[in-house]
Amino acid sequence: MANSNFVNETLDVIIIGAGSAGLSALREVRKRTEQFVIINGGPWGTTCARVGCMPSKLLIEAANAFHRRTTFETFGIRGADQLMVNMTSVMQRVRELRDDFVASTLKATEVLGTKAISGRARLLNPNQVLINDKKLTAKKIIIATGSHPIVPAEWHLPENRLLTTDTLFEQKTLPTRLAVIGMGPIGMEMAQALSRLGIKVTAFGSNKQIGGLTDPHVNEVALDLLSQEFPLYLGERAKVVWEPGENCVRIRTSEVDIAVDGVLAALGRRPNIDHLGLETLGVPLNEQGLPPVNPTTMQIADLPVFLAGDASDYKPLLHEAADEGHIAGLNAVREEMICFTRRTPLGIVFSDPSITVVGNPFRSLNHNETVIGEVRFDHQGRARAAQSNKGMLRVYAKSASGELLGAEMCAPAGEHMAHLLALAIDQSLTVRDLLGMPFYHPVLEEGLRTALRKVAVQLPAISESDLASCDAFNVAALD
Ligand SMILES: Cc1cc2nc3c(=O)[nH]c(=O)nc-3n(C[C@H](O)[C@H](O)[C@H](O)COP(=O)(O)OP(=O)(O)OC[C@H]3O[C@@H](n4cnc5c(N)ncnc54)[C@H](O)[C@@H]3O)c2cc1C
Ligand SMILES: NC(=O)c1ccc[n+]([C@@H]2O[C@H](COP(=O)([O-])OP(=O)(O)OC[C@H]3O[C@@H](n4cnc5c(N)ncnc54)[C@H](O)[C@@H]3O)[C@@H](O)[C@H]2O)c1
Repeated sequence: MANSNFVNETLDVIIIGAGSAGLSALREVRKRTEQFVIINGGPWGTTCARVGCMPSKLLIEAANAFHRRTTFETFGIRGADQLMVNMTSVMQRVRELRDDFVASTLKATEVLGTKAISGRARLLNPNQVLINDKKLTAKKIIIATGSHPIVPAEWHLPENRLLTTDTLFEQKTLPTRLAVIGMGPIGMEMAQALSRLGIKVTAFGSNKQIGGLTDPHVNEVALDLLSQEFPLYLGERAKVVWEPGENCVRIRTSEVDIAVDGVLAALGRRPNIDHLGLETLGVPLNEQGLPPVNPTTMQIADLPVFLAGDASDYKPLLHEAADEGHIAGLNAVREEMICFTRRTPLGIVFSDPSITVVGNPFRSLNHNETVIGEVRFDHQGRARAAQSNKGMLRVYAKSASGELLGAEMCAPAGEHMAHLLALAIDQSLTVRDLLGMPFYHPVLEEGLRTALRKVAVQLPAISESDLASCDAFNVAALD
């Protein structure tokens, strides 16, 4: 990308970071002014497309396609034991499609000419940025610098033994024995996918709750299902030590001491704010080094500066980063700030069964005012037909009105049911509103209906002439 011609003018907007948040801000800024630049410090093409959402889902799809063979015998299909993975080809496909996704994101900045600047920006004050030894001045600045994987300094592993999602998808082949450390969304997704592709995965997590779940009942089911696929050691920080004599990495906890060939660090991500000059803004920074941000405007305190995407650490998810870029981009080119209502929270981990948290998580509920309905998928008709009959879903509603509050699940097709519930929560629908709507047969959503019915029986009775009061058959084939 080009170097800037804009040294002596005052720009309307400087955007720092060309990830999903930065590109979303760019879209709004470009509609309203030509006086802008967008600066990007690392590779162009966004974290999501290059090393995040997209390549991780590509790897998961390959893993799940291969894993499906474990049900073939039950379906009456023979010969599954002859199938094998060619890891080099798997990784090649991941990169080929990934490159295609990256190319599509590059189109947004390729057309900008000198308005797209490569280099690491540093703030000098709320209106000035230092980039490639030049000072640029702007009425507004949007910071959208993303985040990076955390790797503990004390690990001291040789480069070829330590993977993060920044390097995983570049590998031509993968280690035979791999420790995945950290069981948040990234650790869970990658541990299961790599294990399903035949790598001997051992997983570790300091937290006993996995994948962002807060409901202990759903967490227990998720743990039970995952630990049938690979060993999981939770509840303490693992010690990671390079043993050159043994040519391996040793992972030690109070429970276990194992040798592996490599480690995937999935310990969380830190906002890219080091050396960014946030201290020059003159506002207090929290212990993480982050300034106060209004999530409805993305403005930092009352400054002409905005913080969006993973860098804000508000909700480090793609759709939230895109929203935050949109909000910051619009507000940066307006006199009057618009306050946006943020979306119903929705988090999906693409494990199998998928883990989702929608609306208010279990942890945030006032249990005196909440009723809960749950379903297990072990006997659910459609799930049994597909050999995907495992998992649990729990829905939460207000006991006074039946209004849906949230749900957590580890369930087949959880990603779709979570969207359905997010739409319902967004519209302030009650459990009875939902039960009055159509549920086709036989679908996995009938499992969700069972959980809703279990909430409904705890609510005050309604008229028998309302279809929402229609009861279950209590027969696997029909519910
Ligand atoms: C493995 C993985 C899987 C994921 N899966 C999902 C998923 O399935 N669903 C989902 O919703 N989310 C997922 N996420 C999260 C999602 O990818 C992020 O929330 C999103 O990409 C963040 O976008 P961003 O614009 O904030 O940051 P980025 O896309 O990282 O953009 C920030 C840009 O700023 C640049 N930059 C940094 N510092 C400077 C500087 N000083 N000067 C100039 N430029 C700078 C960086 O080089 C980068 O290009 C996943 C993340 C990972 C890592
Ligand atoms: N499907 C998705 O939507 C998706 C997928 C991947 C990532 N993401 C986003 O990316 C963000 C980062 O994901 P993540 O999973 O890396 O982070 P995370 O912070 O969600 O989870 C990290 C986990 O590592 C554990 N941990 C930390 N230090 C440890 C140590 N020394 N030893 C063992 N365990 C340790 C933590 O207890 C935590 O459970 C998520 O918050 C999510 O928003 C989303």
